[in-house]
Amino acid sequence: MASPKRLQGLIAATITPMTPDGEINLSVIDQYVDYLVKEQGVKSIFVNGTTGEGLSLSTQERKQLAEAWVTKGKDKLDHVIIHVGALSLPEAKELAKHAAAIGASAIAGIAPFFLKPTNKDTLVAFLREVASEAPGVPFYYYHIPSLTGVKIRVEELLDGIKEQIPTFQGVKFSDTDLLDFAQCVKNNKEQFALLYGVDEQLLSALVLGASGAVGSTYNYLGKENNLMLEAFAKQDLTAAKQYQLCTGEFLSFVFKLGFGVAQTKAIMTSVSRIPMGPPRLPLLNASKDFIEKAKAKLDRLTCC
Ligand SMILES: CC(=O)N[C@H](C=O)[C@@H](O)[C@H](O)[C@H](O)CO
Ligand SMILES: CC(=O)C(=O)O
Repeated sequence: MASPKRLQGLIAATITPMTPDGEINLSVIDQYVDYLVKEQGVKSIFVNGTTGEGLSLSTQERKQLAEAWVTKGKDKLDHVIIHVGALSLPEAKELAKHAAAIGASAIAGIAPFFLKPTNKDTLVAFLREVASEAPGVPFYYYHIPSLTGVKIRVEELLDGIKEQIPTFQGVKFSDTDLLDFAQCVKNNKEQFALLYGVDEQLLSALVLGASGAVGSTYNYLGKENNLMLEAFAKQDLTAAKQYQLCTGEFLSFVFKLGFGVAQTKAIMTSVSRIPMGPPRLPLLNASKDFIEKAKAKLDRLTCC
């Protein structure tokens, strides 16, 4: 599905649907694609990332999911980006090769996070090996220091990276360090897609020049965020700010209750009525109380 279109706009970080007994559930992916496109206006996805519990899945499961998303998204989605990052280099390489073989639009990788790279050069060396398994497929670095603990600044990482990794196309930047993000934009805007990944701060990143956004909340707040992007494109900052504050009101509410991937899964089940199932250990199901409160808050939210 090598798409000529540049990566931009909203990209939903997909949830991995599971059956009640915790197996991956491929049977609802078709419905999920339609829901994103028709109900949320979101036409690009990021598969097997944080929200998709990618690092809690087996390699076999990750391949099956990648294949299902690419197949079901064909002719419906603009971009299907497969996250192939892993602790083990051979595993990440195998996933990259597989993603290329099934026709993914792009691949992405995090830094290995148990034995960690301690400097830019070792991180680039790792990513280069992964990317080179998919020589025709755009590669994105997935920066999420809160989870990986790898805090190498992206500004530094991007300097000269294209010479090392010819398929390098951009970054999914899931961090609140807007100075680092701004420097990335300043130095690389023409060359790379800079995708912001802290949904509650997207407008600030847009002001700095973000190309688009990857996040969990675009699964169920896609419409509102699309309206924010439209307002921003028309330079209507007053309206754009209202949308950001409105979706932020919801996020602030759920953060106080305790929010993470398990809660995202439950919210999406209740909003889309597609059964996303339970999360996998070490995550536990969101509580009934959380689900009720979050749902009530969403129902009362009037962003549009
Ligand atoms: C840590 C995490 O999961 N970050 C997600 C993407 O990177 C975001 O989409 C957040 O879920 C979202 O911004 C809410 O905090
Ligand atoms: C949020 C995000 O981008 C991820 O789930 O990987």
